[in-house]
Amino acid sequence: MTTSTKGLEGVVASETSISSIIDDQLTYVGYAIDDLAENTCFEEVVYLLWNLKLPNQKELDAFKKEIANNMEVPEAVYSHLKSYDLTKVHPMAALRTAVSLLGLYDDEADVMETEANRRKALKIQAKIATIVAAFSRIRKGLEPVKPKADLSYAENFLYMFNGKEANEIEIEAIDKALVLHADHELNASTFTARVCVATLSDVYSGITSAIGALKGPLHGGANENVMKMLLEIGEEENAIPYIEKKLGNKEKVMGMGHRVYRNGDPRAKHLKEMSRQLTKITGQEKWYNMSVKIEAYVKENKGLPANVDFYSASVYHSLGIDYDMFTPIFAVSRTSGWLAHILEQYENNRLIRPRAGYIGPDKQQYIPIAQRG
Ligand SMILES: CC(=O)SCCNC(=O)CCNC(=O)[C@H](O)C(C)(C)COP(=O)(O)OP(=O)(O)OC[C@H]1O[C@@H](n2cnc3c(N)ncnc32)[C@H](O)[C@@H]1OP(=O)(O)O
Ligand SMILES: O=C([O-])CC(=O)C(=O)O
Repeated sequence: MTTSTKGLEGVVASETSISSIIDDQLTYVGYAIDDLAENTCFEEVVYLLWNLKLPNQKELDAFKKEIANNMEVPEAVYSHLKSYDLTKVHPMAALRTAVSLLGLYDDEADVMETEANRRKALKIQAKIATIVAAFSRIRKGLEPVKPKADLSYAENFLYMFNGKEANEIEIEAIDKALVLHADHELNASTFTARVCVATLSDVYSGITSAIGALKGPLHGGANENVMKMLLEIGEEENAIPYIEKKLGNKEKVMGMGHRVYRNGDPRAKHLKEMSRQLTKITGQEKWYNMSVKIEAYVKENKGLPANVDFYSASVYHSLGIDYDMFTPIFAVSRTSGWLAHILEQYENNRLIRPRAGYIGPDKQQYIPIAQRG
């Protein structure tokens, strides 16, 4: 057997038509992320990822309506979230369980026909925003807010999250963040989803496993840790000494570095600009200024660029969102990519089952338990 590549670096493990990273440029179905970030809304991108073509206005309107009409979740999801102490669990753990629970209330959960899988995709995408918003409210002792059928996805999410309709700046920021996080080739959580459903397991299982993979701090969980770090640094003048010490201790700076991008993550500049604008509006420019200093220092001293998680932290913080909700928001967006990859995997499936190079002891003599010391 050939030797393994640690972390499968550089290994092409699947083919996809959904998104690509070539020469540090990200595209969704061949459209540059910069164009999509500047011009599209989230539903347009979801349509693109699931249909491999952009919708016309009529198709987009119908799709938006269909999503909004499917956002309500079964009462059992609210009762479940109210049944345990949400202040003691990570929101990603609660989300993982709630999405799994959702599958128990879907009669089609195990129907594997293409149309049934597409209907499930729509239901999951629609409902995941409702679950995240409900979690955030219930743990604060607030009643969850039901979605409104006439709002866009970003509007509805903020409305259910805050209990009031959001302003234009907030909607634009969340919509753009959702577009930027929607898909990213064969990242760890998408790979997890594909491995899961390649056994011909169901869509809910695929999304539940993907949420588990996104939760980790080396992946989606980094955004929460970036904000924790900024809060710990506290003031701009502490930033560089703090980072020097961290690097000196061989600790990682969250939100920096990437397995694929070498010269920079093309999504980061959009979030950076949003962070600049939003922190100005809130009068909390220090989060942006601090982030800029850290980015420059880590780039110069370690050659590592900022990734998508770095500036999203100060963007979400400026919108008044608790830092442990950052990764669930990432999940709300990335669900669209996971679902696209799940549908693609089903279309041309083969079990994903690589090999492991065995490095354990060999030719061991079995000793009956009574004779073991
Ligand atoms: C949405 C996303 O998932 S984007 C990524 C989010 N994750 C983070 O921001 C966490 C911080 N970054 C990292 O841990 C890494 O850069 C990853 C996980 C993103 C990519 O990791 P890999 O390609 O596996 O690189 P790996 O972890 O092997 O690091 C290679 C070297 O760079 C160093 N390095 C990588 N990232 C960082 C970092 N953020 N801070 C400090 N050093 C780092 C490692 O310590 C290692 O150094 P060494 O060779 O001296 O031991
Ligand atoms: O692609 C990766 O490894 C991680 C990432 O940036 C993402 O999932 O958005």
